[in-house]
Amino acid sequence: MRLDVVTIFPEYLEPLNVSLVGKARARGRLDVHVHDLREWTHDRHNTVDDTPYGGGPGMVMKTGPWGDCLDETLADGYEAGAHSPVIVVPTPSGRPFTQELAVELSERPWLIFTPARYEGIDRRVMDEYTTRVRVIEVSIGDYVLAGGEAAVLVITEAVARLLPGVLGNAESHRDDSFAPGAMASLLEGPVYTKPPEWRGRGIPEVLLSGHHGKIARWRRDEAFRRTALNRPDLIERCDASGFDKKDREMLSILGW
Ligand SMILES: N#Cc1c(-c2ccc3ccn(Cc4ccccn4)c3c2)n[nH]c1N
Repeated sequence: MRLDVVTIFPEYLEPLNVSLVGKARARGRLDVHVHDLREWTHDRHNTVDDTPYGGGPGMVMKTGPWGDCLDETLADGYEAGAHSPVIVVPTPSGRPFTQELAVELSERPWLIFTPARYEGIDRRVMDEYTTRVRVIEVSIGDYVLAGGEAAVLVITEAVARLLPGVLGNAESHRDDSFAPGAMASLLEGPVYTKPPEWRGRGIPEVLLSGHHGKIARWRRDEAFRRTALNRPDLIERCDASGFDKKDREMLSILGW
């Protein structure tokens, strides 16, 4: 997968050099190109913004630098053999970023992220590129950030961990919370490791039993318990046809 990121804060994307994403790059699973938008300005102040038509607070990012940068980014990617790009626009008014969308994006060969600042990018930019490539506007949550770079880090990590050969245990993302399936939207239950006792606190006996069936049941029950507590809306979304008798007993105990 090729990733391009266009930003006025290239240093914000330094975390793409470390940990899981950094390893994916080192293994050749990800080819990341970060572009400083100001390199496509022509005035001595490297201006990327201007006042909004119609008035109002804040500034709007100008068409010129974005158009010149995206044209060049697309040309470079095609020249390098990439194809079928998707422009991903982080914005508070975008569609929610979900695990389902992460899976969809992980199957694409080329993503171009356009994290903006100020009040966003002049609408004509994405109107222009929508005629040429797929453009999706995505929000990482119901809160307001100062720009889109943090969203790029979040989306990139969620996508990169789904790429073949990136996670150590190929199966581990299949058990993710929110991964497709009957337990699609249950949250993870509690986890424990050595030492067996810490400040007078032990480990649930079942986890020391070596009985894999009982351990799996306990983990499922704890997932139901945590989901009912923190995200009851997700219980409603589960495919109940995949629940067994003990699931229904647990849900009844939890008040479902
Ligand atoms: N993804 C995502 C986001 C953002 C986000 C993303 C990009 C930009 C570019 C500018 N701003 C500031 C801003 C504030 C208010 C109205 C418009 N724009 C961004 C905010 N906020 N919250 C999310 N979940």
